Amino acid sequence: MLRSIPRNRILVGLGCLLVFCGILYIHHEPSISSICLCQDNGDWKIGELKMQTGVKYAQPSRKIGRTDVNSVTNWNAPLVWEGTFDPVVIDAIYKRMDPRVAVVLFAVGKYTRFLKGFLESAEKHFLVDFRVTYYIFTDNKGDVPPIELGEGRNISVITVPSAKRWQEVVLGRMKWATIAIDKQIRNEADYLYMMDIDSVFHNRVGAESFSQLSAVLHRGYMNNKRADFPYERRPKSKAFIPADEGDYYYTAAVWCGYLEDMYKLVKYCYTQSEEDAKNNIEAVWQEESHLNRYLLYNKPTKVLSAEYLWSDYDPIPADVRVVRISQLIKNYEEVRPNGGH
Ligand SMILES: CC(=O)N[C@H]1[C@@H](OP(=O)(O)OP(=O)(O)OC[C@H]2O[C@@H](n3ccc(=O)[nH]c3=O)[C@H](O)[C@@H]2O)O[C@H](CO)[C@H](O)[C@@H]1O
Ligand SMILES: [Mn+2]
Repeated sequence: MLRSIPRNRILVGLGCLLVFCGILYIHHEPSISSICLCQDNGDWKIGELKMQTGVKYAQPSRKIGRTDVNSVTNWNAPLVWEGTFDPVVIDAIYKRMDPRVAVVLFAVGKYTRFLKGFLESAEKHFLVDFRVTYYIFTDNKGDVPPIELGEGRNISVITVPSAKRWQEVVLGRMKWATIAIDKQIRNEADYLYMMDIDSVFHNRVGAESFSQLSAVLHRGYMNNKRADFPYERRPKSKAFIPADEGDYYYTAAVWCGYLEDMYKLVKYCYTQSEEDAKNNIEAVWQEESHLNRYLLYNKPTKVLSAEYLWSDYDPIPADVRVVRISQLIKNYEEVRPNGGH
């Protein structure tokens, strides 16, 4: 058949087809870029709380809830405890939003030993079915263990220098995370967690932790008077808080929020600690002190109870019904480059 059509006709036909495809492509391009626009960096917000029809869950009550703990702050933000949310409802709402979650983890020096336990337990309990990338900052790539990850979950390894003092590592987290967000993470994530590596997940940590900026009550000080919080008390430090101020004492071992809000706070801790260094002072609990000052004057939009970071050192009180993450017992002398506390 083809042979009976003159060659020049075929060529003209092919030419027309190419031009037509070209026009289609050009015409199509704006709609491709408009799809990308909705995923623009820093744009992800919790937004509308939509849920599909047919989800079965217990009816929420106007009267029955936790009475043994406070579940709302005095700036009207949720204070999250077991029993203040229904995981079925939370998941039905938030899985539709499908944010790209980044977790910043440091494992420098001997702390690489904690990676396996942390990551394996996170795969069982942390934002199951969500898209999660663990960013592992380490001075020893070779010690990052192979871990079986769920679908949509990744590990990205970032090299950082070794340190002679543990204080250098904990503060350095703010510097290296600032740089990595600028260079890489901002293009890959909508939501960010900063976490200590020396812990293990025991129960669900899910989308109930999502908000613009969420912080966790430090288990060790949740019953203290504000004057006894271990805030930085020396006015010379940028992290200074006077004795008669304060809401809660938050841990720096778990905090999370929208990518850009977290970036602002991580960078704040970094630049404030640099200022301190210029003035020959280091805040009493390093980045945790700067974090606490920031959160006193820029209230978190959600407070997570100490369920979100307990410790194997401490007995569990009755009002902590679920331990979600627990810090491991560790030999500070042995694991840190310059020994103890
Ligand atoms: C529960 C809690 O409130 N934890 C905080 C507390 O101490 P912690 O005693 O929990 O501090 P830590 O020894 O776990 O150090 C914090 C984190 O830094 C990393 N790391 C540290 C040292 C090192 O040599 N290599 C390394 O990778 C690692 O991810 C570790 O989990 O105080 C620290 C600052 O003083 C941080 O504010 C921690 O978040
Ligand atoms: Mn720790």
